[in-house]
Amino acid sequence: MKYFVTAIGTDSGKTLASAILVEALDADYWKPIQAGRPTDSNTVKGLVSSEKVIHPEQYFLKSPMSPHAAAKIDGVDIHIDQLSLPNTNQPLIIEGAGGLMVPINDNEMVADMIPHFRAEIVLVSNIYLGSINHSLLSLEFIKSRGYPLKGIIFNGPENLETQRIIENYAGVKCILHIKNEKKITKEIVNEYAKELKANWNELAG
Ligand SMILES: Nc1ncnc2c1ncn2[C@@H]1O[C@H](COP(=O)(O)OP(=O)(O)OP(=O)(O)O)[C@@H](O)[C@H]1O
Ligand SMILES: C[C@H](N)[C@H](N)CCCCCC(=O)O
Ligand SMILES: [Mg+2]
Repeated sequence: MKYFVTAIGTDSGKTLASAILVEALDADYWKPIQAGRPTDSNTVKGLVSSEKVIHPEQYFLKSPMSPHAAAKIDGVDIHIDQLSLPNTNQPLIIEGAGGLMVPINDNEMVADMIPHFRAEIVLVSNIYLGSINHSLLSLEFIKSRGYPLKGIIFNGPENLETQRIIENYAGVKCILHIKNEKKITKEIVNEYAKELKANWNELAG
């Protein structure tokens, strides 16, 4: 199975959520397009057990910007039909860049990778005042495109009413809630991975 980790915006916790998913599902990790350093692949590598496979990025862009702008600066043309999945027999966690409508070029956006990879979405919704709107817009977009949504991961201070209204609208359950942690470590990732694994198995019935 392939899971595409996207979020309601950038800096939402996709890389952290991806590391947790890699541990929970015994999956490989792949970031097809990386813009700027530190790379998410290196961050994930530092957070998961050593045997986990991190596939190299297909595109590394130097500037920490929207991929379409970073690609323009580097003189690189990125097209979704040229993105090719790494070879693996394990489940694969694919991390996007920013949110769903982040452009890759003048005609294609991050969301277009989802049907190209035939992946199911895991949406990271970080909690802040304004996140209901950003989450519901993302979910409305996912619904309008008919993309499969596996579940939502909430990230940040618990807000039960915010979570309830988003889950209610999405028609899918929260598969994990990540609290604000003082420091992100392997141990923390491992703890959340156990919790996610239990929820995931429950979801599968
Ligand atoms: N629950 C949390 N507790 C503490 N720090 C967090 C938490 N979630 C995310 N962070 C920190 O916030 C920053 C942004 O998170 P992260 O890199 O996972 O975002 P992202 O959605 O992957 O961003 P990008 O769009 O650049 O890929 C990182 O420094 C990360 O360690
Ligand atoms: C560089 C950054 N960390 C992300 N990888 C890319 C975020 C693009 C956001 C574009 C936008 O929504 O304005
Ligand atoms: Mg990231």
